[in-house]
Amino acid sequence: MYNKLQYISQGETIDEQLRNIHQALDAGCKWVQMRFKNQTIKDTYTLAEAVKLLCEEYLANFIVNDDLHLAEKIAADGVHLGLTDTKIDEARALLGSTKIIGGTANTFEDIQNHVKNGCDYIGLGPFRFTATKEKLSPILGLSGYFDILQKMKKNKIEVPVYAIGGITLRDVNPLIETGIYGIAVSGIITESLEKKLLIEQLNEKLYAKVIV
Ligand SMILES: Cc1ncc(COP(=O)(O)OP(=O)(O)O)c(N)n1
Ligand SMILES: Cc1nc(C(=O)O)sc1CCOP(=O)(O)O
Ligand SMILES: [Mg+2]
Repeated sequence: MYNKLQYISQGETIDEQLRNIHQALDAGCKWVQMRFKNQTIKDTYTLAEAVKLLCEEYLANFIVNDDLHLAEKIAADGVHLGLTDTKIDEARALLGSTKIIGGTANTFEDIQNHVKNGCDYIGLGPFRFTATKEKLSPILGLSGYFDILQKMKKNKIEVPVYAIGGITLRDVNPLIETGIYGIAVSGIITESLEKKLLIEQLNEKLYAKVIV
């Protein structure tokens, strides 16, 4: 069972990224997606090497954003691919069946396509406006999630769906009610001055209905 809380890293420099990721791991995060946009290949690789070691130390999943070949080269746990990134089936052909491949979706059709191509989880968003990502797809809101998750249920499509985009603690319960599996967040964890308490609160809501 995948962890229901994904932290998507932030930071303009290697040091800032590592600080944010280390703090999130230390606070209890068990899934890190390294998202280091518009950087040199060298700096991205340097950061990835360090993040991999950190995630191994904290027994956390390490997913690389966008860069399939970096994910393979660094032997990350997987990759997250957007609608304009490498295709899911191409990534699966390169990484094989043991690696985690996530895909971004904004519509039910996006999800159908990703599942057909062998995606392991879906990042469905944006929930609301967020400045963390520059080119947002149309905002979904709660009704958007409800409609899409209903279509998935009707069509018996079962793949973990993570909500993403401007999510705060108070959004978790209403989002869970739509049928999503988990959430992917960036800003609220990066900016929090009480990361451990926040992650505990997020996980309490995310796992409230999980029967052990
Ligand atoms: C879990 C998750 N969902 C969606 C995204 C967005 O990915 P993408 O559309 O490729 O946009 P960028 O993150 O590359 O700006 C994600 N990264 N993770
Ligand atoms: C990386 C990303 N992708 C999105 C999408 O809608 O595909 S929204 C987003 C930003 C998530 O960060 P925050 O929790 O700070 O809003
Ligand atoms: Mg991308």
